[in-house]
Amino acid sequence: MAVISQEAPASAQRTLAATEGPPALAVRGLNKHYGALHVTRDVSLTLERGARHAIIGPNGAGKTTLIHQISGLQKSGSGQIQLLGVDITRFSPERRARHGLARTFQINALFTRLTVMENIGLAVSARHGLDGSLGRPLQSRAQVLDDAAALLSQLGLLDLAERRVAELAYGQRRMVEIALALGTRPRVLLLDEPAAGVPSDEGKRLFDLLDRLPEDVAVLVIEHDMGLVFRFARRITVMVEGQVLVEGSVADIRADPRVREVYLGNSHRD
Ligand SMILES: Nc1ncnc2c1ncn2[C@@H]1O[C@H](COP(=O)(O)OP(=O)(O)OP(=O)(O)O)[C@@H](O)[C@H]1O
Repeated sequence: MAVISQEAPASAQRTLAATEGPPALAVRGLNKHYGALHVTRDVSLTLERGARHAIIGPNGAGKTTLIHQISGLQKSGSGQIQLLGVDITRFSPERRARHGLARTFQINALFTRLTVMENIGLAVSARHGLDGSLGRPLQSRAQVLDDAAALLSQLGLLDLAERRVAELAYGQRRMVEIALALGTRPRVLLLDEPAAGVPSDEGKRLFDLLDRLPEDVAVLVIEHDMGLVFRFARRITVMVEGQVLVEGSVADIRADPRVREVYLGNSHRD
């Protein structure tokens, strides 16, 4: 349940990423209907390069639908999506991914009988245009392993490299999913409740990991746990009933009476 706490954001001192050129992601006037249900209503959202952005809002506000629209899993009724200045509104999910958009996969996207290194190697292979066949040059295979090891090291997951995914704790799997998404070297990473079902200390580790991602990766995360949101985000968008209620800095959102109103009666506290 959502809690508005007063914990200081860990990202407060972080240097701003370069913001030259078009934003990492620009969403303009997105709409989605499911039958008579108008689920996202004229939603606009901008992620600067290197953004650490969270979407919050009550259940059913349309947050997941918005992520599906951005990643291309759901078609939009109207509106436009630009990725680094390229109009991707009509691109397939795969083409969006090739242009630098990644989202975390569901847990069953991991090959549980393979090791962490093998899983990440597959994602890196895809980026290199390799298909996993035995005919590929040894040099390319070495490059894939080097890149996969570098990624795991960067994320502090190298200790898990030789462990089979099936042996990992749930929170560790969620971190491997993030590593998998990063294997394609995205410029925008979308995450839908990455810490859901993860014990609280592992959830904090996971968000610290997101916090440490390279500054050229913009991160958009849906999260219900306000403690995690406030640790991580520089900007927050609040969605209610399919619409953007307000967007602002952590301080803005904490102070906004409309946001307090939304959470009042849940587990709001001063
Ligand atoms: N495929 C679908 N068909 C019909 N209605 C849907 C579909 N997917 C979502 N909805 C409805 O759209 C609304 C928004 O759902 P969505 O999952 O986007 O909200 P959310 O903000 O992510 O909620 P939560 O925080 O509970 O995950 C809800 O009323 C939901 O029941």
